[in-house]
Amino acid sequence: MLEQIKKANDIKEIAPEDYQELAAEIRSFLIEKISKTGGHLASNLGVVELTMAMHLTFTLPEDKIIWDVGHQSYTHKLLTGRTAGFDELRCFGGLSGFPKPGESECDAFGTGHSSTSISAGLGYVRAREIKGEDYQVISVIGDGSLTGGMAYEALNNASQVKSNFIIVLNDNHMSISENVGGISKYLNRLRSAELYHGLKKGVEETLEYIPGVGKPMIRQLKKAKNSLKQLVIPGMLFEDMGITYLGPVAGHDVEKLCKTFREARRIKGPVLVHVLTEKGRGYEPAIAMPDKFHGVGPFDIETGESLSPATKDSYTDVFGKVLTDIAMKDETVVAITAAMADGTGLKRFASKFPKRFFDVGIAEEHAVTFAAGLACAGMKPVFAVYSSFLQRGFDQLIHDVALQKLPVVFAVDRGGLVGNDGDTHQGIFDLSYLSMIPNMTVMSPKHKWELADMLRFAFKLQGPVAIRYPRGSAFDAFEEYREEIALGKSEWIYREEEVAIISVGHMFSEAVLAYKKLKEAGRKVSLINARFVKPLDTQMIEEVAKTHSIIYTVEENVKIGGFGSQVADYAEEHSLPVKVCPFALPDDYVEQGNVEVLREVLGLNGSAIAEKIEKDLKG
Ligand SMILES: Cc1ncc(C[n+]2csc(CCOP(=O)(O)OP(=O)(O)O)c2C)c(N)n1
Ligand SMILES: CC(=O)[C@@H](O)[C@H](O)COP(=O)(O)O
Ligand SMILES: [Mg+2]
Repeated sequence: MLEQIKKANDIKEIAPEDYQELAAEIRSFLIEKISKTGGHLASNLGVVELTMAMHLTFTLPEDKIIWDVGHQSYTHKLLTGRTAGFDELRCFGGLSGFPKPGESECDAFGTGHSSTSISAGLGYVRAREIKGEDYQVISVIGDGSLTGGMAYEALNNASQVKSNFIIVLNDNHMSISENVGGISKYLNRLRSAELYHGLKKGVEETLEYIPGVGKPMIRQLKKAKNSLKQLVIPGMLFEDMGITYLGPVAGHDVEKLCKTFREARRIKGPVLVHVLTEKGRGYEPAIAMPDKFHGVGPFDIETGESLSPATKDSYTDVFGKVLTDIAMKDETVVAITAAMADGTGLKRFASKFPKRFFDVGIAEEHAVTFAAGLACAGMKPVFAVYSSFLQRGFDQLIHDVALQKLPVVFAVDRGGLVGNDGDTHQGIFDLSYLSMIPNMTVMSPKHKWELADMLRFAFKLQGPVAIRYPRGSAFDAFEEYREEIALGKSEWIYREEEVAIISVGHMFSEAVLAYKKLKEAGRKVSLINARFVKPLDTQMIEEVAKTHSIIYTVEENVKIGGFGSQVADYAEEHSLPVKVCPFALPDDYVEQGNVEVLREVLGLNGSAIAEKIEKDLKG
């Protein structure tokens, strides 16, 4: 049946009695394809019927469906003519795992980061009003994404709208891990309709304690049950804001969903449709472990076991283990995650020190300022966060942490290229945006032992500090190079003359490859591990300039504002007799693909670096 759907709106030719079968076909297709390519399985399995119902009710591309995060947009891709692309899902040059307007006119808004859908949808609504156009706008946000601050700013703003704006709340009571916080609790109560029953029970229990009066009053209240019920209409929070609430609706019943959407479409003003879905639906391992199957690599369909080669220690693991060790000896150490406990390696810390662990939801801005408050009150907070998500907390870094010189440790994971998630998730701006902030210290380790040493060092500093490291296996050669960390001091690995290569963090492994190739070609090369991007080791730069004619810097960060640019600026400002050539990323976004492939394409691997240096030297 899926074969009959070749383009947007073809689903409307499917008979209602076949909806269930189509949903089953879509699920089998997704499980089979994702088991080979990897991808966001559990979230996609949960929204099959919801997506079908939206595509049955609305007309694409005229109507605009805006997905929050967009990791759940696979069925939408299938229903808009992109079935063939799934063999290359998330591969270099292949189908994106997120909505991309450049990929299809049915993708109304590009996403990857959370909690943007209501703002973007509202933008469409206001533009439609001004231009006098006539189309439907539907923003689809998950319960996890509804923990993000932007969503509330947008809801607050949306409540003023007089024309139709549909917000679909896809509630599967999961973020990547268990969802957290007050809104999540509120949704739970709506879901189980406990709001009404719970309040009634609470009132009864309280009244019972009033001698002589309580019991008759309960009898009276029971008679007035209906009016009491009206006091606690589900969705009152949204209704009070001026947003019509419809639901909760069973999210795996296509016809019921279509009926609700038809109703929602008729309402003037903003309307929130609360849809209940099951994350991982249709695949037992994903239902049992929705967090593990949120984002997966290739796996065995029968068992659900991963087929990815076993990884060595990742930087994330090392961070988690060393942090736990540090926290054993220091009770003031506390850890914060913005809904990424597993991804940032904080699970171990959380189970050892539950009272010192805080999952704040998808709320990076809040997390940074929350850490600032903790630091003011004498704690030693570490915020473990993905590089691209910390972009959300930029003002908070400057205004709340660094300006006050507060001792907050930022464990910046997924620094550099992350691979298959693509442009939205590459951590390639952090060295620039962190090192431009006064009072910040910015470090990056060359191998797993150095990450441990840097983390211990960071907790001793009296100001804000970021340690930046990448996704995946940690480099575990050069163990003997563990000179004690000193503020703003780099590390000489090989000292010669002619050419100096200074590498930042994990690019050390590529720099070593380049070094070896150049040595084989008979060149005299020095190799230096920068360790600090800020403060810059100006003494080392001066020293290198005396004995080398050219410095090559190597970093997985955009060139603008990066380490190499800073070294070049310093050399120029001080008229040093040395040329500085940065190997860095261009002023552009980097698409999806395997990291090795991307480095090759970008000329940022050992071979490409050696080749370019050799070419320069030959003139
Ligand atoms: C700003 C930002 N922080 C963190 C993430 C990582 N992230 C991706 S999906 C997700 C959970 C979203 O939960 P929900 O919206 O309920 O969707 P579900 O996966 O349950 O379908 C998180 C934390 C992100 N994409 N963007
Ligand atoms: C959609 C999203 O933002 C996350 O699920 C992200 O894909 C996780 O990335 P890692 O696989 O690097 O943890
Ligand atoms: Mg969810």
